[in-house]
Amino acid sequence: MPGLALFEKQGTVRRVDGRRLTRNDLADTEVLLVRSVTRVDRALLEGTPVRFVGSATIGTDHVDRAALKDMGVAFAHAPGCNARAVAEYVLQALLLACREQGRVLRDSSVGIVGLGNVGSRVAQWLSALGVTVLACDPPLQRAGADTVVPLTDLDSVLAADLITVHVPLTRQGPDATFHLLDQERLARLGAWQTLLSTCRGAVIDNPALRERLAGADAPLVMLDVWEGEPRIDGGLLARVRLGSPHVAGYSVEGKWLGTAMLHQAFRLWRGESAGVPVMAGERPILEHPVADEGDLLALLQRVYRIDEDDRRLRASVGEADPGAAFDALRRDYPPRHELHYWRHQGEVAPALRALLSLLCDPPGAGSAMPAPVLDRL
Ligand SMILES: NC(=O)c1ccc[n+]([C@@H]2O[C@H](COP(=O)([O-])OP(=O)(O)OC[C@H]3O[C@@H](n4cnc5c(N)ncnc54)[C@H](O)[C@@H]3O)[C@@H](O)[C@H]2O)c1
Ligand SMILES: O=C(O)[C@H](O)[C@H](O)COP(=O)(O)O
Repeated sequence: MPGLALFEKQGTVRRVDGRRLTRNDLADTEVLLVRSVTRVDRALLEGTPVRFVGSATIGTDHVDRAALKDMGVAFAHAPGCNARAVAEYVLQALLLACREQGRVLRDSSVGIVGLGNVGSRVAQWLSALGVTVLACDPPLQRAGADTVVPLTDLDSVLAADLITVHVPLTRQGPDATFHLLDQERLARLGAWQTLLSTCRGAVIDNPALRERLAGADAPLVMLDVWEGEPRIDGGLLARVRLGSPHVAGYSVEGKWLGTAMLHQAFRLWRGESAGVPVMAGERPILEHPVADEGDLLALLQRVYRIDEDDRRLRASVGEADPGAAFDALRRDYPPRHELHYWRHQGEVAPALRALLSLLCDPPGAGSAMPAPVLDRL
């Protein structure tokens, strides 16, 4: 977990395998920091001295927040920490899909399911490019929230040329997203469409998707997240156009910010005032003129290539233990920077300038740093 040095000033930090963590490992632990692979619930914490749990992630479906509250354990996570990394992944994937389907992104429609931190950033970037964006988000719609693009219904969004999904995984209530894209909705997608998911595997019914991809007029599918991670369905991987091992948000900056936001929440929980420290450093120059969408894709691929993650994931399914290999790809992930890490230089076509400045200007320039969420008791 990059950024852990921040916590080393507060006490002794012990690292354990997040998939194998048990109650016994927590016998003398007051603060537990996790990532998405660790299930945190009553069974894990009961009888332990843990009083603060932090997850350096956007998603919280691995944490039973109600149980923690009931037990008097504070919980914090890091909304938005890696949203930029995911949005860069999505933009690259959409441009790759357009190239493959012989279309121009600017002249296409993109449907966004879930307009939170990631979805709204994707919507803002695509709008700056002149793309027609259709988005749905019933909780925001009911709340009458101000959104970057107008909201519509799920069926309209699923009729777009390209669809990208950014909802949390939830299993209860009117907005439950478990198998939101089920057999019936997948059946309505056509060969001219692209479906991309970077949120949580179980938002798409994976067995139904595998069947759909074997049928006629199958859409082009790109998946970063899978049901049953780390033991994913190799048959489904074989049928998707691009597959990666749940790394869309794995930027150096996103991981660091996640831990820094937890540190801020931890200090607030202790009654200390705290801000999120800014990751400082020289910004190396990245010379890359951008005349058209082909150049934009090439720019995104200069800093990160999804197809290399895809190649590594496909190679891993042949290993003796593909689940362990999936986890190893994530654990040993090569450092990948977000675009704003560099100082972009080079001529940019007028139609692409608004997008390039959103992509390449450092965060914080004119916008607030994200703040952690702390469940107060
Ligand atoms: N692949 C990765 O590396 C990676 C990285 C970051 C986040 N994620 C996942 O992506 C999800 C979205 O991230 P985010 O930062 O945008 O989260 P967010 O909480 O900021 O936004 C989620 C949005 O989805 C909306 N929503 C909830 N139920 C919905 C429904 N049924 N239909 C449509 N919209 C609905 C919410 O109202 C909210 O606006 C996270 O919950 C996390 O699981 C994955
Ligand atoms: O929700 C999130 O923030 C992401 O899914 C996160 O990047 C997942 O990475 P992990 O916590 O499994 O390392």
